[in-house]
Amino acid sequence: MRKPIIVGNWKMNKNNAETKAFFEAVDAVAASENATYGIGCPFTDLRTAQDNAKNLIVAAENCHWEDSGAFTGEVSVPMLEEIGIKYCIIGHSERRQMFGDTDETVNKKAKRLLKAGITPILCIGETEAQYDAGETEKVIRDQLTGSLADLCAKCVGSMVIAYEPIWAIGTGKSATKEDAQKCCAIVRDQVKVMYGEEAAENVRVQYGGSVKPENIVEYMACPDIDGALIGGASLKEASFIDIIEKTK
Ligand SMILES: O=C(CO)COP(=O)(O)O
Repeated sequence: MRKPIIVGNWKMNKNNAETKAFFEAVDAVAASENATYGIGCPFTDLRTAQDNAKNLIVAAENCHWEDSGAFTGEVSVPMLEEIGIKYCIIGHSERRQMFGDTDETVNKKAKRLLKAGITPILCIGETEAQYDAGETEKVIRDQLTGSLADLCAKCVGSMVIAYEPIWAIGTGKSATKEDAQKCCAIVRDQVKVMYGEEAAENVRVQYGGSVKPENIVEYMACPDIDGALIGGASLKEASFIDIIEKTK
């Protein structure tokens, strides 16, 4: 049985004081046997988040694949490990579109995180033009082929994969539950093609893109959707609490 996992992605938002206030308001509500709740936050907030989290899991939003060296502005996996981080978002479409992340570099990040026992939350998803051209399935399979190359089946089974159609991110134009289910099933099938039945059964697949309290329940009812990656609606304490209460 896959345990649902719902994670907020704050992106480049919130300072330390805001992080502390958020965790003080939300952490106790996130206690649940049935689901995992968490927040991905900027590097500068990670320690504050960790210090104030008993129930919420804390995720970094990126990492570098090398352990140290001349990589100005980057943060390594051992640095995340040292402060107890257990999850890390990789390959978010904003990083792919604006900061040059590719399936190849995302794959290197996944390998290094898995070696450290940190769970990658791997993001994939098509652009609006690809959606309109009917290329969604091909894009999903291609991105997974590259991003999940040369891993072990058990490792892949332990991962979280977030299907986030780019046209649904921050637009309020969320995918229909039928489309989201169909694409999350394609994600699971591609894991099966690459790593077999058990990895496909175990991998947790999230939907992301304009998820909010009003639509979370219908996504979570879909058989291949095990959670959500949530941007805007994770920034306000009240809406994230609402999401938690509707899904615990
Ligand atoms: O990018 C996202 C999560 O990673 C989704 O963002 P929104 O929930 O704001 O659409």
